[in-house]
Amino acid sequence: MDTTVDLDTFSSLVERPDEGARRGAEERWQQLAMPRDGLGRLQELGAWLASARGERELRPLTSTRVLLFAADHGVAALGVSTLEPRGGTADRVRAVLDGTAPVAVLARRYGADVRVVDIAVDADPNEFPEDVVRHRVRRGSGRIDVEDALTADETARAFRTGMAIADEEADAGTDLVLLGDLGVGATTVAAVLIGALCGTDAAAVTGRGSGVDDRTWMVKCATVRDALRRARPVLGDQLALLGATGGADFAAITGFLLQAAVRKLPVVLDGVVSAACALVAQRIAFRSPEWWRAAALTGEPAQAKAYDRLTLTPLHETGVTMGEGVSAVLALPLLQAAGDTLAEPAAVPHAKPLPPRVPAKLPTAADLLDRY
Ligand SMILES: Cc1cc2ncn([C@H]3O[C@H](COP(=O)(O)O)[C@@H](O)[C@H]3O)c2cc1C
Ligand SMILES: O=C(O)c1cccnc1
Repeated sequence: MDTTVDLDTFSSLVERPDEGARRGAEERWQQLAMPRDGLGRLQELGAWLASARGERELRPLTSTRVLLFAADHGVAALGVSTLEPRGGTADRVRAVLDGTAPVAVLARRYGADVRVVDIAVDADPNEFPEDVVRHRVRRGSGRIDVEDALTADETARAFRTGMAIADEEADAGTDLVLLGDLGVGATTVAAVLIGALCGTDAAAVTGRGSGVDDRTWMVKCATVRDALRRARPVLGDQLALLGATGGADFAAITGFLLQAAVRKLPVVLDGVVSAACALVAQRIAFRSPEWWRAAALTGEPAQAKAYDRLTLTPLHETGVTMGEGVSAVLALPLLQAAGDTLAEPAAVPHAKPLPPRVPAKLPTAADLLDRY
């Protein structure tokens, strides 16, 4: 496999979603029998879906994929997670594969298929089915506070694997991807990448992850601080950054996001990990965020900073903090609702044009007192 990656081509290869289709969707919303902008955020979502899929007549979503990249992280050995570094990620993968993890339950409920890609889980490869482990580039990653996560070759391989998976999904006719991750220690790594790209200090990006206590948060913060120092010299080279202070899942997700944008495949981002990768991908191709929507905030301060930079507004506020694709799957009924209402042919036009929206004049205390 050729392991070179030319990042420069992405900025010209990633086009904007179809503006004509977006305008068509907006006109169609105006024809529905409802108050102006009556369907709120669904209207923006429907217009986004129409423009991403380039469809003036939006077809309902029929082939949605939950895509979870799984990897272990060297920093987990420092105790920065509440999950066991040994076997924790493998356990999560098993729970998704056997259908008991919340993301699997919800995916069944909403009719989405789940695909797990083991890109660097630290477990015996014979433990998982061939289609799950076949993309693995290594077991785990280096401790990013003191060493590189990956070699340059591993980084490029992981990145290209992510790109190949985007091609596989696009070729299979997937119409929407809900993108999540499984990985003990992953919120520490995500904090480093976002902190490095936003120029913030460790305390401003370090969160509670899987629920760490104050003492562990301090250890996590020191780890992020040390890794931020290691990120600084490679800030201008996104692949080098992913190799020095990222991991195979981060490299693969970044490659996936960029190639998905090239293939015009819309993606819903889940937690702080996909947010970190989205921020790296934006550096590579500035138009790429137009192909994504953010599901929700998971409570990680780094994620909120990343969405600020990406000008992405989360779709729902459910207090879900667990990552693992759960927030992204919870956004699916909203997207289905937007698609279905927009695709519905029985739009009843208004008998007369809607009056322009004028801000309501609210009564002052004097108005009210005059009345009595
Ligand atoms: C029981 C349990 C199930 C989980 N499933 C996902 N995560 C979440 O925790 C991990 C990231 O947090 P950290 O960086 O602190 O390790 C990821 O696997 C994420 O999906 C879980 C966390 C717990 C406790
Ligand atoms: O944002 C996430 O993905 C996240 C946050 C907390 C715990 N696990 C994952």
